[in-house]
Amino acid sequence: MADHSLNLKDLTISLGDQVLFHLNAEIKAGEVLTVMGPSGSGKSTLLNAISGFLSPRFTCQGQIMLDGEDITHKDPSARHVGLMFQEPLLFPHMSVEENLLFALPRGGSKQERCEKVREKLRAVRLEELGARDPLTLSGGQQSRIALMRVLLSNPKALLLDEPFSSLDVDLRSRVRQFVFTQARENQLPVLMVTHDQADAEAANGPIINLLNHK
Ligand SMILES: Nc1ncnc2c1ncn2[C@@H]1O[C@H](COP(=O)(O)OP(=O)(O)OP(=O)(O)O)[C@@H](O)[C@H]1O
Repeated sequence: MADHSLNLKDLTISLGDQVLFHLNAEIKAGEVLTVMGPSGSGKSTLLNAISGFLSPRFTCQGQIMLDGEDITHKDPSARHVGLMFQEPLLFPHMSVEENLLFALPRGGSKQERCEKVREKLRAVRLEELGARDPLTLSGGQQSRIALMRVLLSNPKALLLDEPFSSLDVDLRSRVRQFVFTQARENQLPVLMVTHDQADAEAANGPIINLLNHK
């Protein structure tokens, strides 16, 4: 499995003549960089810049390097960056397995594709959830399936946007460990945006406050 890395080199995002932030960061495979900062400091903007969804109102200078390749100006679909949000965003009219099949890159027979999905679910002992309707899953199960969906798209980096904030404290720490473990096992660099100090501490990596990166 490839050892992925995400590198932000002099990444400067501005709105008009106001610099929102200026960042240098290197995230190695399995590491989690936590990004904090008050409302309006640019956390979502940073995630948009990395995933390719930055509004043209912003200017973006510097480089976003993924596995040594400059992706700063690539189309979102060519970046191979996986995003996980606060809400699991599973399609309610599809089974869990169909949700996961939907995320799998094209290619292979239906049978091969189903087998890939089932193998992924077995690897994390969630195979019994495959036939379920997403709305019948618990919050923690939905979050785990949402992560599996991201991983099945074969990302080279994982971006987490407040991914645990809809979960209660107990569940939150278990799902968090699940996500970090999966990131390590898949050799993915992780950038996590959070307001929660416990999330940041559990990540066990560097913490950036965007307010200090003006
Ligand atoms: N499409 C846009 N057009 C113009 N300004 C925008 C746009 N999106 C965000 N902004 C502005 O850019 C700044 C950073 O916004 P951003 O959403 O990245 O902050 P944030 O740190 O994620 O905030 P929150 O914690 O509230 O989600 C804010 O001043 C916001 O008003």
